[in-house]
Amino acid sequence: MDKAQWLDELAQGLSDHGWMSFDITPWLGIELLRSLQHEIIVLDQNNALKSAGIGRGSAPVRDRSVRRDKIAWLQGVTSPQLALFDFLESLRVGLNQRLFLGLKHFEAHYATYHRGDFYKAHVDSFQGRASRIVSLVLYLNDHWLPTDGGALQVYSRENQSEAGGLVLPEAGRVALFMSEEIRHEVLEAHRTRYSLACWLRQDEIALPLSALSALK
Ligand SMILES: O=C(O)CCC(=O)C(=O)O
Ligand SMILES: [Fe+2]
Repeated sequence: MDKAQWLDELAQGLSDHGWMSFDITPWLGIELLRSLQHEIIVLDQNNALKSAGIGRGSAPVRDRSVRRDKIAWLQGVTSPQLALFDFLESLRVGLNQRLFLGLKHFEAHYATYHRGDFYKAHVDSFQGRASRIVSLVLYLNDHWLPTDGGALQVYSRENQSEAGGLVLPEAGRVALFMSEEIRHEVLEAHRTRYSLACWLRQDEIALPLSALSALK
């Protein structure tokens, strides 16, 4: 299969079911996967990931009953991040060509869920702001077992309370889904769980309100 055919499959999966899961290793390459894995482990060891908020703007709410992951936004400064950004750009263009989503850019963050951490069921777009259109989560863990917890529970597009599938966060596995349509949840992890979450967006990144008032 060449990359165009692969992109056809992704577009088909997104329009038929709203989500899909697959192994991205053949497209990303094992070396890039290992480099990204290495980056997040080092960031975690250096306490460089911070508690994630809910919503965006000047004061994202940090509610530990909803989500407990720690995150670090990718700045695209290291060579693995640049290589990943190249890949995400080709995905953005490929999906636009096939699904006419008007995706303008992407953002990505590393996330660590330590033992006991979870993210309750949610959709990925902020209320009143249709900005995140496609979500892609890349997992970075070796030898993940079902008993390690931490699976991504995906709910069905047609019935948001019906389970649609379970994705184990094994290195190279990806969950790809429509940000607004697919409800999903990270089940409690029983060991440290590394991942990289990306969003393809229609808008430009909005400035926080406080920054806008400074522009007046
Ligand atoms: O890590 C995952 O499997 C999903 C994370 C997630 O839902 C999010 O960051 O919005
Ligand atoms: Fe999410």
